[in-house]
Amino acid sequence: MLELDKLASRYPEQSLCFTLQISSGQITALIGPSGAGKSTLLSMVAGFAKVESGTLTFNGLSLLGLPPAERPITTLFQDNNLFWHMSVYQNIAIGLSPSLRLTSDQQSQVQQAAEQVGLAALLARKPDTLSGGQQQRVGLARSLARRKPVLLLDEPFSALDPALRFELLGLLRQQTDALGLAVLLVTHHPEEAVRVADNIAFVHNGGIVETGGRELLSAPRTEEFKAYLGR
Ligand SMILES: Nc1ncnc2c1ncn2[C@@H]1O[C@H](COP(=O)(O)OP(=O)(O)OP(=O)(O)O)[C@@H](O)[C@H]1O
Repeated sequence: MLELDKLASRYPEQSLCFTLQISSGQITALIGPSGAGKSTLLSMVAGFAKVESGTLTFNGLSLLGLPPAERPITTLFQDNNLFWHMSVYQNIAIGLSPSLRLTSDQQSQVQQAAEQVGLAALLARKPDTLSGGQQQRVGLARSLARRKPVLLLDEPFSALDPALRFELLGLLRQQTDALGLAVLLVTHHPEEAVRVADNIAFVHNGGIVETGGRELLSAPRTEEFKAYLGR
């Protein structure tokens, strides 16, 4: 389980403080207005944003002393950082080894991740010969190949049309179940959360104002969440 307990950060004009738990095998959707603090929450967990106070643990062990590369975490952003001069295979492999020198175990991890997202036949291609949806799959395959137990997703599929988005979200759900991942998914689309999330956390003004199951989206309790959903 990933646990944030009063995990706090501060910018000159905004303080942020989050308490949240995500069990392995579960997806929590972070929903909230622009500037609410969703990306900062992910950055604190990943180790990119400064933490002022609070605790952050995974399975009871503190992550705060660890640099980003040593945390049991993979982060996938909307801009999934594909390298255009490299093949799909290399783009996945670089998630495991920046030098691209892979052990045979790592080579099978790349192959398996490519199969999981339906890219096995495209490994020799360059990303610019792929569709937008296929490119996002490469990013997802790179994330999965790393086999880290915590996955942080910052609107990774929002540039895609609805059918592709839902297809990739289905894939995410499947892999979360199969690998027992603890997933935090930032999304601006409540319908995405309804499809795949086990839990919803509504982020507002640097904190989590409301959490609950998917039913929260049809029955928000706070005025802030109602306003965000346009009720
Ligand atoms: N590097 C920074 N320096 C100063 N203030 C920052 C910095 N990064 C973010 N902020 C402020 O912190 C608050 C939270 O920003 P954050 O990017 O986490 O929000 P968000 O919910 O992810 O927004 P969006 O949905 O637009 O991506 C905002 O008020 C933002 O202006």
